[in-house]
Amino acid sequence: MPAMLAAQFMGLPLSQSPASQPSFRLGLRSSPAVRARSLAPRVAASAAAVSAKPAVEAPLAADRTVVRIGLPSKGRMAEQTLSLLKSCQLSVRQLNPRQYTADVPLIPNLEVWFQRPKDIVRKLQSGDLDLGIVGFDIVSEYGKGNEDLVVVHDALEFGHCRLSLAVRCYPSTFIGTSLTILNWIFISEAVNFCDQLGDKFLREKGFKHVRFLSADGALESYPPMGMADAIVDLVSSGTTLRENNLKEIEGGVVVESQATLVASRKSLHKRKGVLEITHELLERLEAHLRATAELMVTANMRGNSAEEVAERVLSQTSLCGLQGPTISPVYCRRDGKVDVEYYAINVVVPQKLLYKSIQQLRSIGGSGVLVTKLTYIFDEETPRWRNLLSELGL
Ligand SMILES: Nc1ncnc2c1ncn2[C@@H]1O[C@H](COP(=O)(O)OP(=O)(O)OP(=O)(O)O)[C@@H](O)[C@H]1O
Ligand SMILES: O=P(O)(O)OC[C@H]1O[C@H](OP(=O)(O)OP(=O)(O)O)[C@H](O)[C@@H]1O
Ligand SMILES: [Mg+2]
Repeated sequence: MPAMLAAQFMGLPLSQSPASQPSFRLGLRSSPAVRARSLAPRVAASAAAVSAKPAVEAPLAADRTVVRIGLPSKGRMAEQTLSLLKSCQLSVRQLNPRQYTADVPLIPNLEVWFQRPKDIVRKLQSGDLDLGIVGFDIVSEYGKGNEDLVVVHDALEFGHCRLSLAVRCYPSTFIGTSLTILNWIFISEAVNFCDQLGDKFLREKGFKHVRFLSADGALESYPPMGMADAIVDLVSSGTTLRENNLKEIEGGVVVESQATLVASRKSLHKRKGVLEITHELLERLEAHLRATAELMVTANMRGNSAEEVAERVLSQTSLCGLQGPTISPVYCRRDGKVDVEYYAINVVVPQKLLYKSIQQLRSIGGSGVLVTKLTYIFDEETPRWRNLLSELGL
C-alpha cells in the first residue's frame, strides 16, 4: 500500500460514508449466471437454468427407473471421489474414459454420470440426477435457497478448502487487518469465484461500493495485474495466494468447504430405490471414514483369568477400545490336558494413539503385538441417517 494511502487510512473515521472512500476493485471468477446476464437474450434461457432457485419446480422424470448419481468428471475432486468409493468397495466401472456414464457393479440399480461439479447441483435441482458428490462450496453457490437439495453427508474428508477474501500484501501494519477496516481503505473492485456467495458476503459486511468483475480462472493474477484490489476465491494450502503476493483477510472466510454427498429431496421421497441406495452409500461412507481413523491391535498376554487380564488392560487410558477390549483365552495342550495360560486381546485404538497404546500394552505384559487396518466400523445406526429421515419427515 502506498504510504500516502496508508496515512490517509489511519486517520479515516469509520463512520465516513462509502462515497468518499478511495475506489477499490475486487476480482471474482465468473459463473455462467453472471456471464449470461451480460450476454444477448439468446442465452437468457441458460441463465434461468442456472439461477439458484428454479422459477418452475422441476418435475420428477417418472419413466426413469434407474437411480442416478453425479460424480465430478474432472479436476481434483474426480480422482478422490473414485478412490473414496473404491475404499468403500464401491468401485466405479467406466468402460471408456471419454464416456460420461459408468456403473457400480455392487449396486446394479445405480447409474453413474460424470459431470462438472456445478452441473451436478443443477441436475439434482432439475431432477436429472438423484444423488451427487460435490464440494460444499458448489452446493452453497448453486443450490442456495433450494429446498430440494439435501446434504446427506457433509464431511467426506477430502476437497478441503475455503472460499475466502484475499488482497495484495501490504506493509505488516495491515496484516491481520479486520474486514471493517479494510472495507474503508482499498477494495473498490473484486474478482469473485462464487458470485452469489461472494457478493452476498461482501454486501453483508458493508462492502456496498465494491464493483465485481467476472473471471473464469486464475483469479490470483487479477490483483498483481492491477485489474482488481481483492479476490474471493478458493484457498486450500494458501500456496497460490502466497505465490501471487496475496493475503487472506481476517474474518474474510465466506464458506468452509469439503466434499459432500448431496441428494434431491424429491427423488428421496418419490423415486423407487433412491432412499435404499442413499442408506447403503451413507452407511458404507460413514463406516469407512470412521475406520480410517482407527487401527485394530492384537496382542497376547499371560494371565490367570480373562477378568484379571481385563483389569490390567482397562487400567491403561489408550486401551479402552470402542466399547471395551475383547479378551479371549488362547488354548494349548499341556501334559495331555487343554490349558489356558495366555489371553488374546483385541482392541481398536485411534491411529494417532497407536504408539502410546503399544507402549501401554507392553507395560502390562503384552507381547506379539499385531496391528491391522480396518475397512469398516459399522455403528448400530448412523446419526446422519436418523437426521436424514427426520429431515424428510419419515
Ligand atoms: N485448491 C483446492 N484444494 C482442495 N479442494 C479444492 C481446491 N480448489 C477447489 N477445490 C474443490 O474442488 C471443487 C472442484 O474444483 P476444480 O478446480 O476441480 O473444478 P472447477 O474449478 O469447478 O473447474 P474448472 O477448474 O475447470 O473451472 C471445488 O468446488 C472445491 O470444492
Ligand atoms: O491454496 P491452494 O492450495 O494453492 O489452492 C487454491 C487454488 O486452487 C484452486 O484453483 P485450481 O487449481 O482448481 O485452478 P483453477 O483456478 O483453474 O480452477 C483455487 O481456485 C485456487 O486458485
Ligand atoms: Mg479449479
